[in-house]
Amino acid sequence: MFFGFMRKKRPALERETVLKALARVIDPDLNRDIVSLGFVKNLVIKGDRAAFDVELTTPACPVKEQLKAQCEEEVKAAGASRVDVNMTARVRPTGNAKRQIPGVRNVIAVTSGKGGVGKSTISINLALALLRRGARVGLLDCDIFGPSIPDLVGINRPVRALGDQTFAPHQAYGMNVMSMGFLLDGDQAATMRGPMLHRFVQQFLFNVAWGDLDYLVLDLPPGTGDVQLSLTQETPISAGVVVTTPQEAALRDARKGIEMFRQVNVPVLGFIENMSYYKCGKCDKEHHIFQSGGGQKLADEYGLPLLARIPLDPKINEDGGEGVPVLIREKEGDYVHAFGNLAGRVAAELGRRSLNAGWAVPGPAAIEV
Ligand SMILES: Nc1ncnc2c1ncn2[C@@H]1O[C@H](COP(=O)(O)OP(=O)(O)OP(=O)(O)O)[C@@H](O)[C@H]1O
Repeated sequence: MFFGFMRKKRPALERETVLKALARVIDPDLNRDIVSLGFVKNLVIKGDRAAFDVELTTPACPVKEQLKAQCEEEVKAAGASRVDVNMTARVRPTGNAKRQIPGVRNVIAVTSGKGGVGKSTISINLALALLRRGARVGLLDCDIFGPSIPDLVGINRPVRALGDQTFAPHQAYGMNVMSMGFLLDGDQAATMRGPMLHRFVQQFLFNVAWGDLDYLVLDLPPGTGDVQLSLTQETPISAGVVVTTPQEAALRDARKGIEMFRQVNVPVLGFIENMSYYKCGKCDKEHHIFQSGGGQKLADEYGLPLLARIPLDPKINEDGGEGVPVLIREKEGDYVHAFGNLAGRVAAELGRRSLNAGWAVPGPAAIEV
C-alpha cells in the first residue's frame, strides 16, 4: 500500500536515447527528422527529465505546435518523466548573389501583373500574418504612382532622415513600413521618369534603416513593364508570389507576372487567388461572384502551388479610412485563417529553401516547389 504512493524511480535517461526518440519526429515541410536537420539544441538531461530547444527555420512555422507535441510524446515514450521543449526559430537568408540589404534575411515580392486585384491588401496582410506568428517584418511599398500603403496603415507624414541619406522607416502595428508616399506627393511622382524612379526604389531598399528583419515584404508596382522588370532585376528578392483574381482576364496578367519573375531569375513560390469566393452569412456555401478555379488553373499550368484563396469580404476594405488593416480589426473569419495559412506556407517554403545549400540564384528550371 505504502509503496503505491511513492513515485516509481525511472532509470536515468541517456542522451542517445533522447536523440533517437527525437529522430522519429519528422518535419512534414522538409520531410526529414528534426535531429538530422540540426534543429535540436541545448539538450539537458537530469535523471529521467529532459529539456531542449527545437530551433525551426521560421517562427511562422505552420506545424510548430504539432512538432512540439510529437517531441514530448516521443521522449516520454522513451522513458522521460518530464519533457520541456522550447520552440525557437532562426530565420536564415535564402541566399542571393545580389547585394544584400543589411539586416534583412528574406525579401518576398508580391506582384499581380495588373492593378486593382488586391496586391497591396495581400502584401500588408501577409506581412501582418508573418508578424503575428512571431517574425520580424518590414513592408516596402514600391508603387510610385499610386502608393496605397500610407492609407492602409493610416500614416501620411514624411519619414525622418537619419543623416547620410538614410531614412528611418515608420512603425505601424509592429512593422517597419516605408512608402514612396512618405517622401513624395502624387504630383512629384507623376513627373518622374523610369530611371529616376528606379534610383528612388534602390534608395528605399538600401538607405532605409530596416533593422533586423526576418522578412521584408515588397508591394511591387502594378504591371510588368520596364520599371517593374529593372526593379525586380536589381533587387535581392528571395522569392515572389503572384496575386490573381479568378477571372480568365486576370489570369492573362498573372502569367505576365510570373514571366517577369522568370526573366530575372526570381523563384516563384506560388499563386494567391484573391476575391476567390463570397460567403453570404446565411449559409456556409462559397458563392462564386466571378468565375471560379482560375488560381488553381494557373497553379496546374505552372506546376506551382495555389498558396491561398482569399474570400471577397466587405470587411477587408471596410476600414472607414482609419488605416486599420483587417487583420488588426478582426480576429475571426475565413480571411484571418487564409492569411495565417498563407504566411505559414510562405515562411515554411523559404525555410526549406534556406536549408538547401545549393539554392543560390536558381534559374527558371529550379522554381518548382
Ligand atoms: N478580398 C477582398 N475583399 C474585399 N475587398 C477587397 C479584397 N481585396 C482587395 N479589396 C479591395 O479592393 C480594392 C483594391 O485593392 P488593392 O488596393 O489592394 O489592390 P492593388 O492590386 O494593390 O491595386 P493597385 O494596383 O491600385 O495598387 C481596395 O479597395 C481593397 O480594399
